[in-house]
Amino acid sequence: MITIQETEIRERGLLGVNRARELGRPILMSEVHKMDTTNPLSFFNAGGDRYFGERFFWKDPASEMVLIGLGISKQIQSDQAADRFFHVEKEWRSFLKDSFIFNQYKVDGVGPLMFGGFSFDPFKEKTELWSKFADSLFHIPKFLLSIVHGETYLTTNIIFTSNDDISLYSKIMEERNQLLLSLRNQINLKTPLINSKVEVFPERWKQTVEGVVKELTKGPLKKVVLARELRLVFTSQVEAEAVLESLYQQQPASYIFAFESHGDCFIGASPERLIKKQGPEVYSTCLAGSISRGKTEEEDQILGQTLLTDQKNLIEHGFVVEMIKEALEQSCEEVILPKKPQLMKMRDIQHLYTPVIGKCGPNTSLLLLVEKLHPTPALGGLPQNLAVEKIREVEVLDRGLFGGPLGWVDYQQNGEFAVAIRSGLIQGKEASLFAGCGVVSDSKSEEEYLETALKFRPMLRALGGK
Ligand SMILES: C=C(O[C@H]1C=CC=C(C(=O)O)[C@@H]1O)C(=O)O
Ligand SMILES: [Mg+2]
Repeated sequence: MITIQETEIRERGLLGVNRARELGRPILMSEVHKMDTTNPLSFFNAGGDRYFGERFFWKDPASEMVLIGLGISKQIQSDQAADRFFHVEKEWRSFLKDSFIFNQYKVDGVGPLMFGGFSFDPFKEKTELWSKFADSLFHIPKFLLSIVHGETYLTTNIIFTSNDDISLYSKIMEERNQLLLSLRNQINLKTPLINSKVEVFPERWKQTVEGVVKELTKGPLKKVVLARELRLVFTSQVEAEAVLESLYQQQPASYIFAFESHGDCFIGASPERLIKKQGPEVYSTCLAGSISRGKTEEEDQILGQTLLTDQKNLIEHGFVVEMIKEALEQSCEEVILPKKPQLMKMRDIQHLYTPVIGKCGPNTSLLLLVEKLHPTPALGGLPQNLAVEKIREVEVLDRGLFGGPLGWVDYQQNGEFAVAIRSGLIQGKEASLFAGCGVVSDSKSEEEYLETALKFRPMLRALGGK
């Protein structure tokens, strides 16, 4: 429970109401309180009744930043394809204008923050699959729990309109107290049994890979990432809580995310950072080139060494390094990266990995960097435009948010985006899982098919499948 003096309740209510009336538009009031340690999953679960469909969850691989949002105090959304990054940024900044922010803590990820993402390709024809998510969709939560370097903060966001009176403030305080009283560790979280599991047109997908390989040998295309879908039907409704809990336990070294919209939930455990911005420093990741994990330590090492020296995978990886380096050099004074890739070992798969650090000017916009990078050749291809056009033309899958940038931006304009892979879309009793792979001129369709099968595994396991 957070206790607030009666006079303060009146004062803050008055402040919000007066400014909203004065300016004739909605005004944000945001306040941050330090909290005792709280289990992040229990916070997400506590929102299950009242905020179902309006929750998000985020954890970075180092667990330095865990964010859980409940309720929607404001939504930024658009299906406008052109300039979408710019428009979201503009709306975010204008929403923050003239707001009251009571935050004495100088840490990223607390206070007003928007969470959400961008679809992979807003120009791709839409299907029913992603009808619950706009091409650009961000939520500013009502309540945000931030666990930053082990310290826990609760942000409460209130929107005052000119029609509100000062009782709005006390109503939200009451709602917050009820929420805090309802925190509990849910027990017996279980996913229902899988009734059917269908790969969507696997033979056709392999043929598409073969067709693209032929084109790659002729140029100018050098790489195209092709993705496919696995559709699952369960015996009863799949609860996001249960899947999240499994991903949290099973994939500690990944970004764990869940994003609800109108009853559907986009969820996953991605190893891939697109970009993180912390003041003038930016961090990105080149991740491409894959091989399975070994059954024994020895076999695992041999597989890792094979990957580090495999020409096809090195080329596939090199395209990503080339593009990310170039994109960041356009906005940063300095870009630092190692000459050779390292290995990133996840539970089911190992990748070639090159970390990138950049130093930018103080006013560099995070969303502008996202725009410059997305899609990197780890999800699109090279050259970027031609590859995305090719995907639009030949891929059966409606990727929606899969492979897009997903993450958060705080009111100081710091934040982080992951590439939303190793993910799935939960829709009641059904779920779609997505996986892609980088196709280069040396690719073999059967091998790429098996690589995508490996990439389904994290989500499949979390959903109780094999
Ligand atoms: C497109 C995916 O992975 C990308 C990231 C790492 C390795 C990749 C690869 O080796 O093909 C992909 O570029 C996916 O997981 O769906
Ligand atoms: Mg690959």
